[in-house]
Amino acid sequence: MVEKLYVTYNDVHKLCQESAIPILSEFKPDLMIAIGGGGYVPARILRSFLKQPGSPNIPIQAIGLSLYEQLPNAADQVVEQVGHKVTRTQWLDLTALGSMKNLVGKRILIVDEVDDTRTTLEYAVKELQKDVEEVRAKLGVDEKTEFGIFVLHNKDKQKRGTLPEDVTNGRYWAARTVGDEWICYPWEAIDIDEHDANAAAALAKKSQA
Ligand SMILES: O=P(O)(O)OC[C@H]1O[C@H](OP(=O)(O)OP(=O)(O)O)[C@H](O)[C@@H]1O
Ligand SMILES: Nc1nc2[nH]cnc2c(=O)[nH]1
Repeated sequence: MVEKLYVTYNDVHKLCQESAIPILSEFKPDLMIAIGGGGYVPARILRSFLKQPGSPNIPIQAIGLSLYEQLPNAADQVVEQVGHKVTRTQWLDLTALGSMKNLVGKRILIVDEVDDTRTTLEYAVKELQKDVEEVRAKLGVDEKTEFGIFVLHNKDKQKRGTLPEDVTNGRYWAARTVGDEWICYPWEAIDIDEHDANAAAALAKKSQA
């Protein structure tokens, strides 16, 4: 059976808080692009910790990508299974002038909650790089855009997707590296009290071990 790791809202908050320190000192993003749905909450929390006195909040743009499908299993329970194709459910509006300019010559932090097989992040980086090239050609500007990645959890496993080396070597922040377990995030919980109780029970078990 796949082990489950229960993560509470407070855990998410604290993971963002501690990750903001290296992200600020090593990258200082101009813009975040949150991959929905799981990247939205971490991006919003992180924004508070990236805010510098006297500077405006870092803007958050959203893209919607979906790889995991909810499928009924033999026992008729709904389980999440990895799909084979990344589906775009939402993308940047490149016709908006402000959003176009935001992409060129900027440091862009892509935010998601989990790097599992890396398929989603590979897709996001490749497609965003294409967009940047398109916008750069259109605007006739030559400034370089740098992408960084922040995830709450990176699973230490064989990845299906790959990321550019300049991202993995220096612009990739995972608050926690975990095994190949299924992570249960609080925003997916139907019963948040039960979810928190599961998280507390796992913590108690760990401290007794
Ligand atoms: O590394 P990967 O194997 O690509 O998996 C990671 C992706 O899976 C989840 O998305 P999901 O498709 O479940 O959509 P959701 O965020 O809307 O739940 C998660 O939010 C990541 O985007
Ligand atoms: N909730 C959740 N979504 C995922 N998508 C890919 N891996 C995971 C995981 O471990 N937990």
